[in-house]
Amino acid sequence: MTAIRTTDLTKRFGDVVAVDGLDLRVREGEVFGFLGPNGAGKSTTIDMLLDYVRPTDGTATVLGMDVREDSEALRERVGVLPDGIGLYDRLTGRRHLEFAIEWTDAADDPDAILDRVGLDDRDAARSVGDYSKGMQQRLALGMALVGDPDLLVLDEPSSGLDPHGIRRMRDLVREEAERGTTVFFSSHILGQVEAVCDRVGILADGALVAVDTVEGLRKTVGAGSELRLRVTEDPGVDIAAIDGVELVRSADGFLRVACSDPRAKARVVTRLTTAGVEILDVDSDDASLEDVFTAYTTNGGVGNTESEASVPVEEVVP
Ligand SMILES: Nc1ncnc2c1ncn2[C@@H]1O[C@H](COP(=O)(O)OP(=O)(O)OP(=O)(O)O)[C@@H](O)[C@H]1O
Repeated sequence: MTAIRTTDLTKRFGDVVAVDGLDLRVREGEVFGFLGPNGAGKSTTIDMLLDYVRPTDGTATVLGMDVREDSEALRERVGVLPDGIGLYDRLTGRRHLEFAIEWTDAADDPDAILDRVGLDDRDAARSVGDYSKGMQQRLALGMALVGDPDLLVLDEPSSGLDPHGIRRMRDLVREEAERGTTVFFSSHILGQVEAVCDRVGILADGALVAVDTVEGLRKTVGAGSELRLRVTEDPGVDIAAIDGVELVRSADGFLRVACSDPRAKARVVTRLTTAGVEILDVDSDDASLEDVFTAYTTNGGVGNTESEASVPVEEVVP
């Protein structure tokens, strides 16, 4: 089953087209990163998926149910970490969780959830008004986990988190995915998306301009990797003939091997080692997701106006 499916989903606010005919497919059980520059329409899309905002046109289903007709049933199966959650300053963290458990009619142990998000007993007993932003975010994430949801929707989940919190959030997302939860994850922090997401969708001006794995996106924009090797002598191996290698040059005492496919790096090292070449030093760089993101969201995107056609959404999603 497809966990999230939108068809021609559109939202206009007056003259502003926030979401423009969006056709999105998120597979059950995957961690899907939803990226886009400020104002691209990410939050509006999420709001429509959760039936907080009504679309101007188009339809959306979540876990096979229509988001408008089945919104009550969906609330029990979808855990949400909204952007900027409203918490009650005077209530303790534990009380928030207890309320969330009661509302969801779930049987969760609040202590187990507090532990998962890294809040201890003392934190749990304090009023949320005294929490730091990161602690509030941890609590909100805990509330989203209540009731073992089938779909987790996380809008900018790392907002306010310190590096420990970010790591814990990442681990939680992976743990949830391992037990079959679909995770739909919007973020500006591209390194995190790269670390945790199976696939990424990039939104620009309300439309999806790319959907693929990070590796696949790298290939599409032609942003490859460079492998740098220090060897004792001329290797006497035709490195340029190795599959995925684009260019080999010698500079600063290093062999610099440009690869269109990052997997070619391992092939080069194996080939040299097998040929008995001694490698003294090795170093490499991959194009970052930032490079890929920039390529898709500036100057009309990859392939300019053809960018949408260059990554056919239907083709990559069964
Ligand atoms: N309630 C609203 N009324 C009018 N315009 C709105 C409203 N909500 C969103 N918009 C507009 O719709 C567009 C998309 O906004 P949205 O918040 O969905 O983007 P976003 O991708 O989530 O941005 P960010 O990353 O900055 O949070 C923007 O131009 C925004 O100004």
